[in-house]
Amino acid sequence: MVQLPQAFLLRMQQLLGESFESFRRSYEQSQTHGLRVNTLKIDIPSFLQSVPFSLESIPWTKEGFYYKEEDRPGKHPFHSAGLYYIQEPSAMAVTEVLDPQPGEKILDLSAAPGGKSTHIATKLNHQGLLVANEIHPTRVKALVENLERFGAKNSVVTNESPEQLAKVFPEYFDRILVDAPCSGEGMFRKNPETIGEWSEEHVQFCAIRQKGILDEAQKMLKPGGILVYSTCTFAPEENEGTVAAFLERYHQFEIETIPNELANLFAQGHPEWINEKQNPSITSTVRLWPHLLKGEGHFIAKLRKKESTITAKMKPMQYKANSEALKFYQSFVRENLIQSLNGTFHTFGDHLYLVPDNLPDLKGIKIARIGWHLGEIKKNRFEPGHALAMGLTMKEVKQSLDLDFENTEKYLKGESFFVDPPLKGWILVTTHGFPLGWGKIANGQLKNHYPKGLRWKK
Ligand SMILES: C[S@@+](CC[C@H](N)C(=O)[O-])C[C@H]1O[C@@H](n2cnc3c(N)ncnc32)[C@H](O)[C@@H]1O
Repeated sequence: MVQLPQAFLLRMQQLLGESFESFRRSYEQSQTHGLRVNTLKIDIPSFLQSVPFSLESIPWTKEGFYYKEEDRPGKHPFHSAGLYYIQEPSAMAVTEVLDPQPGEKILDLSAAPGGKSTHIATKLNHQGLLVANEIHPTRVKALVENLERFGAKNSVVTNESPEQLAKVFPEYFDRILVDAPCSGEGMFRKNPETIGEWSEEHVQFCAIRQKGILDEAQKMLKPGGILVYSTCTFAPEENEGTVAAFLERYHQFEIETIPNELANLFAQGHPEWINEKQNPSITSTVRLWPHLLKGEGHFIAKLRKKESTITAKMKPMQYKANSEALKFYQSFVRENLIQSLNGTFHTFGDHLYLVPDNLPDLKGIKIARIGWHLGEIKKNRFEPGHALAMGLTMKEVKQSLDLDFENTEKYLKGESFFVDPPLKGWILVTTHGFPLGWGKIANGQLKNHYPKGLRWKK
């Protein structure tokens, strides 16, 4: 059993009273494991038929399943093919509450490594826009990789502070998720190393930081839009407290009731824990407790913006695509794809992208990815990017090669190998029909183009 800080246990005892013992005992159990199916690539019945794992449905997410630790789905080629995301089960509830609709513009403001962003991308089903932002430059890399692995073509990944982002997206989004940095009390079973970072001062520090993030987030939401605030901690200061203080600062917002079929699966928020008598609507926020359901724990609040809070003036983006780059790309398309890809093309240096429409001018914003990265012009040729492979299907390319188990492992480890059929040139490499990446065949040998940073250890 994990050793919990005494001060944390005391706080929880005061809050939970009679149910404290059952909460404390939940730490004697091992953590729960979940995966979420990428319905952009496979439907759920086909997924269940294809995988060798023993899965059990997660009640609040139809794409979500508990798996057994010994299944090790992170080590399966289907993970590399982007068929699922490994995600703590209670975290899956957040996107369900956000409820993104195809065609909407969604912001995930603190998004790395991309658990909620990949979930949002599946709900958008390639229609609309996801802006996934992460403030930390190293963490943003995993966010890009996960969205690319998922084949999420309509997403823009930025590496900014909420303040900077708010300057270019005034009242722009239909829905915003603030999955806030928090004291992580709900992560103690999953990542016991975080226990040492816990202190009452850290809880207070997190609450102040959350206030600043929400102040910026609200500027980017359209009137009528939805703001979801979530944490993976139990501390009332960071949950009901942060939400109540936000509602006091912004009367243009109100708490939105979460539909019963979802809310009934969870516990209610506690206005009395923050002495909040004026705002009984805080009971419409939800808490996921490790002693009441199979998950590590979360807090979720859904808010609606009733009226505008700022004067919105947005400068539209000027799209530009270098004609030389397009020429090389089109010649690649003629040789390798069944038909050309539709959309708005944009070049950044030697890189070509298909980008979502109606973006604002992103001048001054650090962009890690803008839309679907198609590839790069190298020595007067178009070299297809890994993201292109991950967003295509076998039916869209002229040549593909489905690898057996042995060659799949070799490919994912970055090895080159000889192939039987007399193929030549760019090949979409697949496992069970699902793209893993590119290879280029010359003289019967497949040159491996699986990105170095993603390769399995030999
Ligand atoms: C709970 S994690 C996000 C998890 C992510 N939503 C997911 O589902 O995979 C919170 C994130 O907030 C980021 N963060 C830290 N300080 C921040 C700030 N001042 N503004 C915005 N994000 C911040 C952290 O780097 C971290 O990646």
